Amino acid sequence: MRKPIIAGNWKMNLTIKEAVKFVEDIKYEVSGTDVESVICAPFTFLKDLKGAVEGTNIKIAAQNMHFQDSGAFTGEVSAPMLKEIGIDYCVIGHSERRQYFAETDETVNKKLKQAFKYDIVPILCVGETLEERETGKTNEIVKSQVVADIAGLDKALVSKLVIAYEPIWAIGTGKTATSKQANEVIAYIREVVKDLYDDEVSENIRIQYGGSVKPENVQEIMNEDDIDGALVGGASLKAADFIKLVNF
Ligand SMILES: O=C[C@H](O)COP(=O)(O)O
Repeated sequence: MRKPIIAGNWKMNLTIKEAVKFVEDIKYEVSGTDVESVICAPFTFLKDLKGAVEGTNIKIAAQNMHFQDSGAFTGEVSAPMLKEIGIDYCVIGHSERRQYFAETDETVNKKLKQAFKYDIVPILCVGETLEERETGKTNEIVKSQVVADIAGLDKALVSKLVIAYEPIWAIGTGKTATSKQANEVIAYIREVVKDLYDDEVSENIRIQYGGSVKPENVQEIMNEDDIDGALVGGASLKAADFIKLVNF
């Protein structure tokens, strides 16, 4: 049985003060469920947020990390630095990183390996553009991303991985893939994982949907068999909405 996982990806929003208040506002409201709550926050918030969630079951994630332990990489943050403050998860390969910061499947693959080396669970993002969907290439694109991104990872690690299927055309646009469309692609990703590994891994791996998820549509999305959670951007910025998302 896969534990549902709702992750709020704050992107480059809020302040430390607002972030800590957010945790204060949600902590009792999200703790009574069997849903895992994750907050993906900017680097400068992480230490304060780790303190704020102490004693709760809320997990804190970074939104990116470098694939080397240390070195001359100005402006970057490493996995051991994140581990030093007890970070549990890290978003890797978000489409905004791929689009604006030239991330490739090759760097994403290195980052996944690096995260697992430090016992940080990656939330791997994959998804197609509108043009790719309209030309019927969704499965092909998503498969090529998944295959390249998890190459060389052994089955024990892939079982722990979280994948977020985020069609790029549905991110921040208000256009949600229908729950059926999302489930079809997510079921297909599960098949890809099964072909690469085995039934057990494909049954264990958690796969989220992301793209304009909000309190009004989360339940319909979560009702789908293959969807194990949501990676939520805009609608995760208000505590009241996040509480509704986790208690879908
Ligand atoms: O990481 C989250 C996704 O990019 C979705 O963002 P959104 O919920 O604002 O569409």
